Amino acid sequence: MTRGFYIGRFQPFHNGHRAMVDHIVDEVDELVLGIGSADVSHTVRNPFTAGERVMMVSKAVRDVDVPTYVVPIEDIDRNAVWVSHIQSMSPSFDVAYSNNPLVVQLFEERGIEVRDSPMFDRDRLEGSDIRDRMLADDTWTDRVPDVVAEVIDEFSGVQRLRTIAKDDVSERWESGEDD
Ligand SMILES: Nc1ncnc2c1ncn2[C@@H]1O[C@H](COP(=O)(O)OP(=O)(O)OP(=O)(O)O)[C@@H](O)[C@H]1O
Ligand SMILES: NC(=O)c1ccc[n+]([C@@H]2O[C@H](COP(=O)(O)O)[C@@H](O)[C@H]2O)c1
Repeated sequence: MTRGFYIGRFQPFHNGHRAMVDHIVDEVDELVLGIGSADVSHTVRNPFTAGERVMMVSKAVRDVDVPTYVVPIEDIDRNAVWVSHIQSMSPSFDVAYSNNPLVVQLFEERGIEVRDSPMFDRDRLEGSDIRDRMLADDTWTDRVPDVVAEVIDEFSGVQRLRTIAKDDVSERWESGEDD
């Protein structure tokens, strides 16, 4: 029995992430999906909460035919213990999947096998580009699973992103200008 682990911020979960899930489930018996930066929301780079992303991801993989668990993982200040932090929050796993160089390095230093995956249609399928399209009122819903667009609509996620970006609310808060 092999259980895989795949972490991302999923802001939002898009068709490239789904393609990576499809690639992974050919190789594993069970899959854990980590919602990274679970403690971060309401910024232009990370507009959606952990709970909102749990809904997006859970619905987007519900037809996958291996058992799949969605686990929020908060960031911590010390990279050296980040993998232990994940292990304390997640079902145990045998292999991690990532295309993120820091993530690969941290897992490998802890002796965990890491497999990468091809980038799928990366010109179109990139979170930052999809968020830019939401801001510009450009077409974006064809780049995410239908259920993800529905979830984002349910909590008025695009409206939130525009408000945050327009007023730069998160940046002013982070820089202390609102204190
Ligand atoms: N189109 C894609 N095909 C395959 N893997 C992808 C694709 N886009 C992102 N990934 C991988 O999925 C993981 C999580 O990515 P992440 O949530 O940061 O998405 P992203 O599209 O890179 O978003 P952002 O632009 O917001 O950083 C990373 O390992 C990343 O390399
Ligand atoms: N020290 C830490 O908290 C630490 C280290 C490396 C990656 N991460 C997180 O892992 C996730 C990696 O996903 P991305 O590939 O989407 O960047 C992000 O949420 C990132 O913040 C956290």
